[in-house]
Amino acid sequence: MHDFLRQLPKVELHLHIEGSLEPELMFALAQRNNIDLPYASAQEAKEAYDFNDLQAFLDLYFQGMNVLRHEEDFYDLAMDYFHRARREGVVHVDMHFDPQAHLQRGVPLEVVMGGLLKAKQEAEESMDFSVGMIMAFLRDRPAEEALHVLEQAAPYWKFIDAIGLDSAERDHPPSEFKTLFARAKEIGLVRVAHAGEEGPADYIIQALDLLGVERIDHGVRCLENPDLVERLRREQVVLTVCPLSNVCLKVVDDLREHPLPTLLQKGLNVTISSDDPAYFGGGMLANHVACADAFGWSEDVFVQLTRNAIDAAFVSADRRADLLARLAA
Ligand code: HPA
Ligand SMILES: [Zn+2]
Repeated sequence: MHDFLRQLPKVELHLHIEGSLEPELMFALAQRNNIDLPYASAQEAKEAYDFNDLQAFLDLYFQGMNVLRHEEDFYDLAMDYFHRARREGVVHVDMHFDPQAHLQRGVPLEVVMGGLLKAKQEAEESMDFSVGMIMAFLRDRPAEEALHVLEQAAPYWKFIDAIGLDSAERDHPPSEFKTLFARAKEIGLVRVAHAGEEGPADYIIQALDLLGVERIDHGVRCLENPDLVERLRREQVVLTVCPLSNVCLKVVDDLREHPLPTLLQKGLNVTISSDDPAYFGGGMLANHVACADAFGWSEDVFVQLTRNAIDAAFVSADRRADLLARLAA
């Protein structure tokens, strides 16, 4: 099963590139940029990654990305993840990035976009790897700021596939971001949002009805509302579920109690992603292997989940056809 899962042409729809910053690279960038870290070693950093909830993780996530200062740092960050993902058999990623988290530290948008887009171009030219770009907005910061950043990003709109909504979910309902998402629609961008990770099922409904999202990131708490589950099934809304993330952030106590099998059994359009692989115990392969161990799924289940992801990925029609052909082979 392990070999099968490694060879499966996996497609990751939910990945925060800043959450792919491995402690080793964090140390290398800290040294290059003359920044003090609150850890003595990469090992000590890993040991500090022990979270009780989303906010505890976010505190370390925002602290970790402080080593990202220059264009080449963002390039190195993305290339490091692309190489690792490729070795695990990942062939495409839709990558979230958090411009506000960098702008607020004084790192210009041009630096972030320059580094990430250079890495994307290089990976697509030389690595049999494709990359979708999701500009994410921090829901625990003011909606006006998000709108301002979206306008500021006008020179990059043509390079962006979608906007997303992430960071602390509790008490930050999608309804606050109606204007932002309406503007993104006007620009011609697809919309996705984190909802129903720590927040209630109602936030999933808001994301669909008020923000017009095409995919729900996480969405596992939909099961608290049977009408919503029926709607997600009928409309085949894609859920980007992140099993190891949910365990690490205590959304569930144990992977064996994860609602993934129930979501599948209810006919929902489920996909599997790693979310923040450097913080949550591994990337796409680790998530797939953990699901195989916890749920005893057959190869057919993983093929279906991968087909769901290929169908929903931000790729060209040619690339999608190529990935589907490879899946069938
Ligand atoms: O899992 C997450 N949830 C919300 N915001 C995030 N930002 C990075 N990872 C996450
Ligand atoms: Zn996420």
